Formats: sequence, C-alpha cells, structure tokens
Amino acid sequence: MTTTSGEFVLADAAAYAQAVTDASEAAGAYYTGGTSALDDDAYDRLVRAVAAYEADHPDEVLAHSPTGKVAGGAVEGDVPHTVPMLSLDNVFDGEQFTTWTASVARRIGHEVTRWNVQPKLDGLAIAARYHEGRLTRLITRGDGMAGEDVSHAIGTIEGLPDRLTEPHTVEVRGEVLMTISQFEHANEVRTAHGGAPFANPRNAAAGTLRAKERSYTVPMTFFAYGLLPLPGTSAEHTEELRTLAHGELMDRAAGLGVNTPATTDVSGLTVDTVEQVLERVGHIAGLRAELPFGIDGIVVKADLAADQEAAGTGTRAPRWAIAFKLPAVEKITRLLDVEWNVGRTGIIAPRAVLTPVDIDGSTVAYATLHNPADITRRDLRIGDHVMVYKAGDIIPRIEAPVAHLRTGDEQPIVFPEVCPQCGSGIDTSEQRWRCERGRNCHVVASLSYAAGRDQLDIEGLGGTRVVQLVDAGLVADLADLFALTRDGLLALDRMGETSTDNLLAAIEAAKAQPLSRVLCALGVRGTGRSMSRRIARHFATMDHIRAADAEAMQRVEGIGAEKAPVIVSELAELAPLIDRLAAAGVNMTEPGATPPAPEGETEDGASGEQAAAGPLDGMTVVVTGAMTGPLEKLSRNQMNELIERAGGKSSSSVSKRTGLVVAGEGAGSKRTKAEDLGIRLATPDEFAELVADLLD
Ligand SMILES: NC(=O)c1ccc[n+]([C@@H]2O[C@H](COP(=O)([O-])OP(=O)(O)OC[C@H]3O[C@@H](n4cnc5c(N)ncnc54)[C@H](O)[C@@H]3O)[C@@H](O)[C@H]2O)c1
Ligand SMILES: [Zn+2]
Repeated sequence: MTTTSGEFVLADAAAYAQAVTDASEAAGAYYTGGTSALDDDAYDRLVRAVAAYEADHPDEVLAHSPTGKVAGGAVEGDVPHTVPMLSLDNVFDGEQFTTWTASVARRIGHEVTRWNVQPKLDGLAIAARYHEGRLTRLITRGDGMAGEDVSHAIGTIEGLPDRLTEPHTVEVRGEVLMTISQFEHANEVRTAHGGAPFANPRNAAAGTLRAKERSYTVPMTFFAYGLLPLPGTSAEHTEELRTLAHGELMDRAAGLGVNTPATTDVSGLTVDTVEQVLERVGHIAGLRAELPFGIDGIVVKADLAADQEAAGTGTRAPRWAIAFKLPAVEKITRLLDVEWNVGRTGIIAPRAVLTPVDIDGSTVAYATLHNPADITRRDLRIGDHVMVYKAGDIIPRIEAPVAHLRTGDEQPIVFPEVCPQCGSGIDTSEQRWRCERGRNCHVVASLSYAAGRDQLDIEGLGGTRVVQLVDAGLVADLADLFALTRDGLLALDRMGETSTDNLLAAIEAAKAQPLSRVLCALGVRGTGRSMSRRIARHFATMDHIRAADAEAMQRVEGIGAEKAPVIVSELAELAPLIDRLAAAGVNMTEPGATPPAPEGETEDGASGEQAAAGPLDGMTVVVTGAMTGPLEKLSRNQMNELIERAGGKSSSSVSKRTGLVVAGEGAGSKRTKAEDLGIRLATPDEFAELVADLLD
C-alpha cells in the first residue's frame, strides 16, 4: 500500500517480512553488479517503511532487516576492516542540512569549527592497503565490518598506484568508479566478447571489480577520501594520521601519488560557515552534468579530527559527515515499444520507446538498446518495467527488465525481417544488424519515397525496381532518375521494351508535378506532405523558397523558430541536387500560387498567400469516408491538395474550428462529431461543385 505522499505502509507482519526480503535482495544485487528490482527512490521508500513498521513493532524486528546496517546487511566479507567502513546519512535540501549541523553542534557543545565539502562519487568504496609503500591488498566495504578481497584488480585502477612516492604503511580509502569514457569503453569491450553491456558506470565498476577470471581487463578510476594507519604504521605516523584535518589528509594522499578529487573541477574545499557549504554544494550540483564521472551527491564532513572525535560514530554512519543527495539518475519505467532505425551506414539499431519519465530534470522517452542479441540476452519484452539510466549527456540506457513486476501480459519484441527503411534483406551475421544495401539503404529508401504516389507518382518504380537501379549503379540520387536512358534500362534483367518505355514515360510525366510534390520528394527533414504544400503555396517557386532565410521561412504557417533554420539549411545542402533537377526540366513552380510580396510591401496585410484566395478561402476542411463521382479517383493526399489549392486548409480531425466536412460513403465518427458540433456537411458531389473550377 502507498499513501498519498508516495510512502509505503506495511499493513501486517507478512507485508513487513516480504518488504525485508525484497529490500535485501535489491541491496544484494545493487552492491554486487547485478540488477536490482528497485530504483533508489523505491528502495529508500521500502526501507523507510520497514523502519516505520519496526518502530511500531519493536519485538517483531527480523534479524536480516536492512535498517541501520551498512549495505542493508546484504553483502558480507571475510577480511576484517581495521576501522569500520560505514555508510553516510542523507539530507536532501539546505533546511535539512542546517538542522543537521545544529544537531552536531549540540552534540559536540559548539559549532563545527570548519567543513570540508567534496563530491560524493558514485562508485564503490574500497580500502587499499599499502605496506612500506607497496599496494598489497584491495578490500571492498562489505558489511562495513569485513569486506571481500579483490586484490586481483590491482593494476587495473587508475589513480591507485602500485607504489606510493614514500615507503609508508597506510590504508587509503576511496571510491572506485568508471568515468563515462571508461564505461563506454568497457561496454564496447564487453559486448565484443559477447557479454551484455553494463547499464551504468556504478554497475560496471561493481561487476568489473568482483570479476576474477576475465579474458579482458577494462580500466577504472580511483578517488581517495580517507587515509588511516594500519597495524604496521609507525607510532609517529599513526599519531599524525589521527590528528590531521580531513583536508590535510587529502593533501597528504595526493602527495603520496594517489588520485583525489583535487584533480577534478569539483575538488574538496574547506570552508568556515554553513552558508559557504551551501554555496559550494550548489556549485558542485551545477557542474554535475558536465563532469566526466558520475556523482550522486555532495559529502560534507567536519574537517577537524577533534570535531569528528567529539561527534562520534553510529553503527551505520559517522555523525560528523553527511551526504547531500542529488536527484537519482536511474528510474523504473515501462518499455512501450521498440523502434528500428537505420543509420547512415545501414546499421539497424533498436531503440526503446518508454513511458516518459523525469530523470534528474530531463524527460526521458527513448533509450538505446544496442542490438538484437542484447535484447534476447536481457529477455526484454514489450510492457516490461525497465530500469533506465541517464546522466549528463550520456544516451539513456536500459537495464534488464524488472522481472518481479511482470504481469504475464508482456509481449515479445518482434525483430524486423526486412530492412525497415528500404525493405531489403538484413545481414544478421554480426551482433549489430545491417541492411544488406549498407550505405545504399538510404538511397533506396529515399528514391522509393520520392517515386511514391503522393510525391512524384512514378508508376512502375516500386521498391524492387529502385533496388535494381541502385545496385546496377544507374542511380545514386533523385536527379539520376531523370538521366536514365533507354539503353541503360534495357540492359537490366526483367526490363523489356514495354516496361522500359512505360517507365521512361512515367518519369517524363513526373517532371510536370507541382512544386509541392517535388519538394516533398526531396525528403527535406521536418517537412512531410502537408508542410511541403504549405511551403510551396507560400513561396510559389523554388527560387523563392531557396531565397528564404529562417525568418522568411517562419512566415509559413506551422513553421516555428526551431524548424525554420533546419529546413533552410537542409535546402542549402540540397542545392546541387535541386539545380540538377531543374536542369533536367523538373517543374519548380506551384500552380495557382503567387510569390509573397517583396520585403516591406507585406506590411499592408495582404500576404502572397491570401492574394491567391479561392472558393474555400481560409476554411478548414476535413474529408472522411469514400469519395465518389468526380472525386472518386483522388487519394486523400490529392483531396488535401485540392482543398489547399482552393485556398482552404486540410485537416484530419473535426473540431470547433472545422468549417466544412466532406463526408463520403461509410463516413463514421467524424461525420457524427460534425453533426454534434453543428458543422456544415457536404457530399462528395456537392464539394466537387464547390471546387469545380479547380478540377480538370
Ligand atoms: N536500488 C537499490 O536496490 C538499492 C539497494 C541498496 C542501496 N541503494 C542506494 O544506495 C544508497 C545507500 O547506499 P550506501 O550506504 O552504499 O552509500 P551512501 O550513498 O549512503 O554513501 C556512503 C558511501 O558513499 C561513498 N562515497 C562517495 N564519495 C565519498 C566521499 N567523498 N566521502 C565519503 N564517502 C564517499 C562511499 O562509498 C561510502 O561508502 C541509497 O541511496 C540507496 O538508495 C539502492
Ligand atoms: Zn535498408
């Protein structure tokens, strides 16, 4: 059960026991590089619910409850720590932080003398033991009292040298993580070895650190945040390490050749007041998205050893330090669909369509899915709950499905059988699938589109024929079509005299298509059929379109500040192609349209578009049902063209703003809606009469 504030409430002992089990399993996976069933928010809420239940039922507390334990008690170790490796308590805003500082002041009897503010690195805690300057042992945090020996990773962690600059016996504590680029590299190497990519850098570091016998190594990075004596440390040194302030210890660590946050843009900073702490916290938070590694908060520590000692330490966390948490970068959401997009080189890449989820201030609606083998390995299904990771500029990624949230209604992901862009076969011999046409895939797709019924309408130039022409090297772009020769075509398989002549005639006829269709055939990004018509009607000629800057382009209805420059620059890129089309005799004007008045003369209100008023002047028209009579042969696109030529606007949905609904046979809900709204209806015949002048 959840309350309105989103908190879980555990109703009875059984719910409590289940919550304890769920939390332990999640924590176990979280710390060992597995897949947790919960995102951090959900985990923290669950643990709070467990804690609330325990407060009310102190005699029912289960021994394996995660509350009050390092790592939720879910991980163990067999190498005892010299001093416990603890967790940190959290605050989420300045107010909570100020309250916390007041409680520390009460405890130690005075204000904390000064603070050390440093990034909370999002990796795993590790203790590195140096004996006489040599790195001998690496131990994970484990349950805080004892950790796991991961010394096999020595030599793979940047910033953790095999030898210190001085022959000291010390323990360096810090975080092992993967920087964004190490993470990208690790995933490349891992997938090349047939493994599933890691979902996020923390997971990657945890998995890599624990993996013993891998045929490959991938580097990680270490940042120190603690330096303490070991049993073999000299008395003099021990005393020094116990009395130095935190900031001084960090300088010492750096001096020994160990990496610290001082090498980054978010180095540790010693400050005197709470206001200064908050300022630094804000500064670090602001840099988060640009950092080359992940942080999940800011750690604030009492700097002086004396203050730390006075504040003391709890069983789970020290009382002299706190983690200022930043919003989570992982959330659970649903996988709604998988799209298959074909890249420039013909790579067919799956992309997850998600229920949009807010992650650290941005809305995530898509995530990368790598390749089909990876989908199979992760056993992803449509409808699954999935963990999505997004940090900084990194492309959002999907972790494995959250299996325990499955309902049984999830559907398998259907892999394409032919290239989704051009319809050719798919080369599946590599992990990344590829269109058999490779780079030519785009040519085939864009030519098939250009020849389509709603564009240049070239009969006899279907997908297979386009493939044949491209493969034979006869065409590489749209303009090449108009340079095809009879002999060239006759030399092709399955091209007889008749089909050759028919095709050449169809291509010849295409030259007379209105500008709107020529423009559409060019496949300018951001312009489909109706936008192409609007642009063509507005400018009337290709020369006027090409002369338009972004500002002029924005005068076309429906083109905003974002789209306009894209269209202008796409057209500039297409200039050589357009020139060749014009040279081949392709029509570059829009029948019935007049160019916009030159700059300065538009002020009096009459823009070029309106000057060409027709029988439907300014009216929004919706067509529904089957057209009959003189309109019988017109496709929906052609109907829309007709409406716009008559000065109207075509639309596909009926609303209060609709002026006329042309309802043919079989018209259904749109007709009913028009009747409900009292919108004028016309039969196809009535409409044909209205626009009779424009019908040929
Ligand atoms: N999704 C899950 O299933 C799941 C399970 C368990 C825990 N969690 C999450 O983990 C968090 C609690 O885990 P935790 O106790 O491991 O860590 P923590 O986030 O409470 O903080 C303690 C750790 O911070 C790290 N750290 C980084 N920079 C540091 C610095 N400058 N100084 C000191 N320490 C620094 C150390 O590794 C230290 O052990 C919670 O946010 C919880 O949501 C999630
Ligand atoms: Zn293709």
